[in-house]
Order: sequence, then C-alpha cells, then structure tokens
Amino acid sequence: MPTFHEAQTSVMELAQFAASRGWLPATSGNLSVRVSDQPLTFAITRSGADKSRLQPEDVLLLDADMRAQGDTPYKPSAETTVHVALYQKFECGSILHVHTVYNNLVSELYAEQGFVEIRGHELVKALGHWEEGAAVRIPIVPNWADLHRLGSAVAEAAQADVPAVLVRAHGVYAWGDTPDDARRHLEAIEFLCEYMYKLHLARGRGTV
Ligand SMILES: CSCCC(=O)C(=O)COP(=O)(O)O
Ligand SMILES: [Zn+2]
Repeated sequence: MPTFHEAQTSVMELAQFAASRGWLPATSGNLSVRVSDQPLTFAITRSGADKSRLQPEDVLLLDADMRAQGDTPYKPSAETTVHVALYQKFECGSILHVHTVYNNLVSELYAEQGFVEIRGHELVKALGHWEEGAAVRIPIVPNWADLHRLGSAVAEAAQADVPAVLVRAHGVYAWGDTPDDARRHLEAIEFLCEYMYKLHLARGRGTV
C-alpha cells in the first residue's frame, strides 16, 4: 500500500495523463488511490479543482465516512460516495472517473438494456479477458442526482471481471488493483467506447 504522499503523487500523475487526453473537461472527473484497508483511507481529488493543473493540496486524504484527515480548506469530490462504495466492494487500489463524449454517447445508445456488450475485440484483453471470442458487458446505471444513490447503483452494477461502470450521460468509473492497472483499463474502455460508437454509425450507413 502506498503512503499518502505516494498516493497523492499517483493521483496527480493520473490526472495529468487523463487531462492530456481531454478526458477531464471543465473541472469534471475525480481520481483516487487507496492508502490503507482497515480502516479504509484513500487519496482523492478535491471537488471543483481543475484536474489538469492539480497541486498537492488539491488531493485529500479521506476515510470511509468521507472525513478529511488533517487540515484542509477544501471539500472532497462530490462523487466520493462512488469511490467509497467501490473500495468497499472490491480490493482495488485506484479508481478513475472521467467524462468523455464517446463514453457519454455509448451510455445513451445502450442505456435501455443496462449494459453495452463488446464481443470479439482484441482490446478486451486489456480488461483481463484473453479467451477466444471473449465478450465483456459494461454495466450502465442512471445518473442519479442523489450521490449516495449513485454510489450504491455503481457498486451494485459493478462486476468483478469487468473493471468499469458507465453512468448515463455523465461518464465512466474504471478501477484496477494499481494506479497503472486502473489507467490501462480506462484507456481500453475509452478506446472501446469510441469503437462501439463509430461501429454503430458505420452499421447505420451500411458501410460495415
Ligand atoms: C463540473 S462536472 C460536474 C460534477 C462531476 O460530475 C464531476 O465529475 C466532478 O465533480 P468533483 O466534485 O469531483 O469535482
Ligand atoms: Zn462526474
């Protein structure tokens, strides 16, 4: 498990990476790294920070009740509820939440069935599925305004073998055992969302 200082640095590096891809527009998104298990503590971005230029003080150490450890004038991410619910369900070490046009489009296209299925695509290997013709179903949950309800909905929908949940017309939560794993999963999910949307368009035009 990392120290708070190490986790803080990881959160800042992850934010730099996601921001460089344009995945954290208009202060959206939140990122966290687990620091301890029992009791649960984790480093997470503060609410409203511009995640493309985080300073160390923009990353807070919180407990499972979302109380900041140590002095800070800042409030934790409004979506800390989702991070806590996922850390309590899984032993993951890092959780990343981003808003992108492609993950939003896919969440709308497949919202009614409650998941998007990706079958037989090479990049599902990056999500841990190496078997022939593997399929993954990424759950899609409503964008509940009540953030405790949103946290419960994401955690209930989350499956151990698919490290992501889409929130309709909002964004995606992706996680992994380590910050690098979470980042790889997020990159794969974003690639696959772009692919699924463009495949949908191409099929509509009859070009594939
Ligand atoms: C300005 S984006 C709306 C809130 C949101 O969805 C988000 O991801 C950022 O919220 P935070 O409190 O973590 O800054
Ligand atoms: Zn969000």
